[in-house]
Amino acid sequence: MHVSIVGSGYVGTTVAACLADLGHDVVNIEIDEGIVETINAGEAPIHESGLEERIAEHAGTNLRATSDYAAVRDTDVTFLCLPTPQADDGSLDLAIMQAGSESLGRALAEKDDDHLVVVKSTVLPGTTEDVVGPILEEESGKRIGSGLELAMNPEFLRMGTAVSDFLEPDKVVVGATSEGAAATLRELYSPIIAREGTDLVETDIREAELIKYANNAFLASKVSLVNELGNIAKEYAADAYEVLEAVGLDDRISARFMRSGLGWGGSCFPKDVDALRAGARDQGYDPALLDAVVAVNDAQPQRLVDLLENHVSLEGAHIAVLGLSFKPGTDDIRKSRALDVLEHLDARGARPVAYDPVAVENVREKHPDLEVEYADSAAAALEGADGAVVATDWPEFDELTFDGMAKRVVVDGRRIDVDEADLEVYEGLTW
Ligand SMILES: NC(=O)C1=CN([C@@H]2O[C@H](COP(=O)(O)OP(=O)(O)OC[C@H]3O[C@@H](n4cnc5c(N)ncnc54)[C@H](O)[C@@H]3O)[C@@H](O)[C@H]2O)C=CC1
Ligand SMILES: O=C(O)[C@H]1O[C@H](OP(=O)(O)OP(=O)(O)OC[C@H]2O[C@@H](n3ccc(=O)[nH]c3=O)[C@H](O)[C@@H]2O)[C@H](O)[C@@H](O)[C@@H]1O
Repeated sequence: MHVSIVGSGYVGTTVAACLADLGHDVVNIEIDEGIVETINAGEAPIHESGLEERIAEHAGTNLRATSDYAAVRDTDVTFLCLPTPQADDGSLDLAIMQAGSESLGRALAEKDDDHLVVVKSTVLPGTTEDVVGPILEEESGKRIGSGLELAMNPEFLRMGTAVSDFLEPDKVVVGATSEGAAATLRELYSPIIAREGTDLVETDIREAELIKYANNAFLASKVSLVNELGNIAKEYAADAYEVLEAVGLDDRISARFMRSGLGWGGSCFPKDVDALRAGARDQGYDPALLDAVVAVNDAQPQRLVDLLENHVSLEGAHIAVLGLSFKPGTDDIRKSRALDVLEHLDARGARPVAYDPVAVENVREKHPDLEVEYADSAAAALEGADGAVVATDWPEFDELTFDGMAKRVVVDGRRIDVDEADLEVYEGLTW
C-alpha cells in the first residue's frame, strides 16, 4: 500500500520505518528540513532501538521524506502523527493538528482518487470528526463518505521500545465510520494483526480516541496508586515492593506498572491526563480521582527531598543527583521528576551535582536557569557528596559503589540495586 505520514517525530518516524519494513511504500511529510534530510540520508532523527537499521535499509527504496504535502497525492492513506501539546491551562492545544489538516486538505484538493486520512495523534473524543474532518472537507472540496474517508488509530508505543511496541502490540485499535476505511487499515496492519498476542479492536471514532486517554489515565493512575500505597507502606516501615509483588500475582491486577517511587513523567502521561481532566470539566464532569492521581504524583519529588533532609542538612550541601531523564533508555527530560527534585534541592539551598548517561545536554539546553553542576560520571557526582538521590533507574546505577562520598547517605526514588552494607544510610522512598 502507498502510505504518507504527516509529522516525523517519535511516532511518525517509527510508524514510517516499521510500515516500510512490512513492505509498504512510505513517504514522511515533515516541516523540519533537517529531519527530512536525515531520513533521506538513511539515518534516524531520533534514538530508538531498531530504528536506525530499518531506516538505513528502506530509505531510497520504499521510504523517503519530504516537506512537500503534494506527496500525499501519490498515496492511498495518510496518517496524521502531529504533536498535540497542552495549552497553558492544561487543555489540549489543537493548533498544530489544525495547521497540518489544512495543508493536507489543500494537497488532497488536487487528487482524483479516493483517500483515507487516519488520525494517529492522541486527541480527545470529537476531534477527528468535528475538527479534522471539517477542515479536510473545507480545504479539499471533497466530502467525507464520498472520495474522502476518515479514521482514528491511536498509538500505544513507549519511548525506548517504540519499534518492538509498534510491531508487536497487545492491540491495534481502529476507529472508523465506514467499512471501507476499516478494511484498508485491516489490510495495512495485516501482518501485525495476524500475530498471536495482538488483538484487533474495531470501534467508532470517538471510542478509539477515548481508548487512548483511558489507557494512559489507567496506567498513570496505577503508578499513583502504587505510590500512595508505597507512601503508606513506608509509614508502617513495610516494603512496598514486597507488598506489591504479592498483589501483582492477582491476574485481575497484573505485576506490570507496579514500581513505586518518584512517579511518572515524560511527554505523554502528564499532558494526556491533564487534557482528559480539562476535557471532562468542559463536559461538566469533575474528575476527582484523576485530580488526585496528579496530586499524588506531584508530591513524590518533595517527599524524596524531605527524606534526604532527615539525614543531611541541605543548606550548602553537595548532593549527587543520579539520573535526569524521565525514565531509563531515553534522553527525554520532558516533565521528568528529576527536574522537580533539582528545584526542591535548590529551594533548600543545596548544591546539586547531577549525572545522567545521556540527558545532561538536554537539561543544560532546555533549563539553563537551573542551579546545578553536571558530572561526567556517577562516581564523579558522588565524589565528596554529603548525600545522594536516585531519580532515574538507569541499569548502570545497580553497579555503583559509594566510597567517594563524604557522607554515605543515599535516598532512592527508583529502587536501584545497592549493597546497603556500603552505606551509612540507605532509604527508599516507599520501602
Ligand atoms: N512519543 C510517544 O511515545 C507517543 C506519542 N503519541 C502521540 O502521538 C502524537 C505525536 O507525538 P510525537 O511523535 O511524540 O511528537 P514529536 O513532537 O516527536 O513529532 C511531531 C513532528 O511533527 C512535525 N510537525 C509539526 N507541524 C507539522 C506540520 N504542519 N506538518 C508536518 N510536520 C509537522 C514536527 O516537526 C515533529 O517532527 C502526539 O499526539 C502524542 O501524544 C502517542 C503514543 C506514543
Ligand atoms: O502515550 C504515550 O505517549 C505513551 O505513554 C507511555 O509511554 P512512555 O511515556 O514512553 O513511558 P512509560 O514506560 O509508560 O513510563 C512513563 C512514566 O511512568 C513511570 N513508571 C512506569 C512504570 C512503573 O511501574 N513506575 C513508574 O514510575 C516511568 O518512570 C515514567 O516516568 C505509555 O506506556 C505508552 O503506552 C503510551 O503510548
